[in-house]
Amino acid sequence: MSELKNITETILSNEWATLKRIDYDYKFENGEWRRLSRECYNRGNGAAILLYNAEKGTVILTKQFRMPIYNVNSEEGMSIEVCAGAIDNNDSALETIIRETEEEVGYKLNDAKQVLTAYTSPGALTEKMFLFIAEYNDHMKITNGGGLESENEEIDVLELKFSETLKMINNQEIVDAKTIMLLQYFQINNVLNNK
Ligand SMILES: Nc1nc2c(ncn2[C@@H]2O[C@H](COP(=O)(O)OP(=O)(O)O[C@H]3O[C@H](CO)[C@@H](O)[C@H](O)[C@@H]3O)[C@@H](O)[C@H]2O)c(=O)[nH]1
Ligand SMILES: [Mg+2]
Repeated sequence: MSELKNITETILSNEWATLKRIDYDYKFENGEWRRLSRECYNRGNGAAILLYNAEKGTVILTKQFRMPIYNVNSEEGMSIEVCAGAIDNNDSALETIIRETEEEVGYKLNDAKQVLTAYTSPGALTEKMFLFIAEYNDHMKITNGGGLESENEEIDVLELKFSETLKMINNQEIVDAKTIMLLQYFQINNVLNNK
């Protein structure tokens, strides 16, 4: 671990989430100390899930408008992603993903398996993401999903062939990192073929 001292934190924005500037003295390997500054955006941690049906060879994804993407590339504003949500203070990652699965895609889960953990953008975000997988079937579908109207969510639910989603990564229709990670986890571990 590098040596650090004189760490100060300045809150630059504290609305929906917190953006801080952190100034600190950092000791380089050659022994030189330099004062550095980094901005860190904290909106908590997140959980995401890839739902799959081994018999049908399908997975459930979502499609929704994402302002941060639209802001830099208006043609990519609609984002195809695994079901995901922010983890509230007192909830576990598993509780979060079971709740989000019902809210966003309408399936009732009892359990899910955590397979990966990833910092999503360590240079800028504090966010750690817990990535899950679970099987779904038509009997578990209890609502249409779509997200919470009270949170102004408008989420399309997509049921796609797994093989189709791999093509969508290659042609850049799917460009969300957590979604690519989970789909490639399935590919590497042969999750759908081994069932
Ligand atoms: N007013 C306001 N509302 C916001 C803001 N940011 C998010 N929200 C609201 O909070 C909801 C959050 O929905 P979740 O389903 O909990 O989170 P998410 O947006 O899907 O994010 C998930 O994926 C992200 C990465 O792609 C993760 O960053 C995040 O942790 C989570 O896993 C959004 O639908 C929106 O209504 C904001 O800046 N202002
Ligand atoms: Mg969400």
